[in-house]
Amino acid sequence: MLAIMTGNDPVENGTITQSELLQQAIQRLEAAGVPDARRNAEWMLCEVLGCSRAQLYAYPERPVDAARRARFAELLARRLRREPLQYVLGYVEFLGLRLEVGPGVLVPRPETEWLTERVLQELQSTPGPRVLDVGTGSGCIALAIKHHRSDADVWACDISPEALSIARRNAERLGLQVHWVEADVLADSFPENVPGPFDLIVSNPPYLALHEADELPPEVRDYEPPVALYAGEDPLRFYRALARHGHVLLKPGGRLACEVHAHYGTDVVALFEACGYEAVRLECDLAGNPRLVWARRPAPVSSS
Ligand SMILES: C[S@@+](CC[C@H](N)C(=O)[O-])C[C@H]1O[C@@H](n2cnc3c(N)ncnc32)[C@H](O)[C@@H]1O
Repeated sequence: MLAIMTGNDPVENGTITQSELLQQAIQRLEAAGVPDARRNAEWMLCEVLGCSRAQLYAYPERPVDAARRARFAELLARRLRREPLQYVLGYVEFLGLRLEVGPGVLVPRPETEWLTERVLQELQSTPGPRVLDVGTGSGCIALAIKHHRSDADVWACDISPEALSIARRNAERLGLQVHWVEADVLADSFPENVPGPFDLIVSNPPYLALHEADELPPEVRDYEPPVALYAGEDPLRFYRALARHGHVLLKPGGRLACEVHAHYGTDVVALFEACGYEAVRLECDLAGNPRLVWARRPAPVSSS
């Protein structure tokens, strides 16, 4: 900010161009150790100028007016404090949907986009599927399913009222109908206003151990809600709860699809098998990391 606000700076004199502003921002982000400085600077400048990345580079000499410079300086200052880029912009792209995100909600990750695509593929053969998303956060999974499968009856729950308000706003803006419920998945029973049976329960639950906090980047550790990140001392806690509720809420033959920490994939598989689920398998994401565990609630054995 100092360079931008002092004496002979071209920014203050109103002569700065798009290209100069971009270069200054990249240098400051790099100096502050922000990863992927160029991409971050481009996103923020495009947001402020209301232009595409191509336009940013197509008109490098275009001057930037004082109001836009001030707005850009605000965004840059937040990013320099290591606030997540998506909070600074106020949105994230998720499977073709633009979703509001901000403090109080996890920033949806690319691996969750992949998980949602896999769920959509698996639902292709189920007409009018009934789906429950547990720990919905911004509503990303539930909304993407509803967007791509308008015939689906989608329910989503979260313990966090802040997350649910953001999810509801996303649904309203996108014109997508999802049933939102405040619920604690760790409670003994699920709220009665979540009517089963479901064809599929999907969840990206909190799965970090508390001791992992020190290894997290500041964007995650200092800004994203702890309730969305940490499972507590038992990293399998949420999977135990999902296995228990699945027996009540899933149709016989209905499936669980859970995102997992790459370190605990095989433990989650063993847990679901021990809880009586069938066809339990671990899938790797596009980067080759174990990420998704599938499990099927057994159909009752016929007595004839
Ligand atoms: C890892 S985040 C996933 C958010 C979103 N589904 C996504 O993939 O971006 C986990 C979510 O679970 C919610 N959560 C945490 N504890 C919960 C509980 N006991 N019951 C229900 N939801 C819970 C958090 O508020 C958070 O939104």
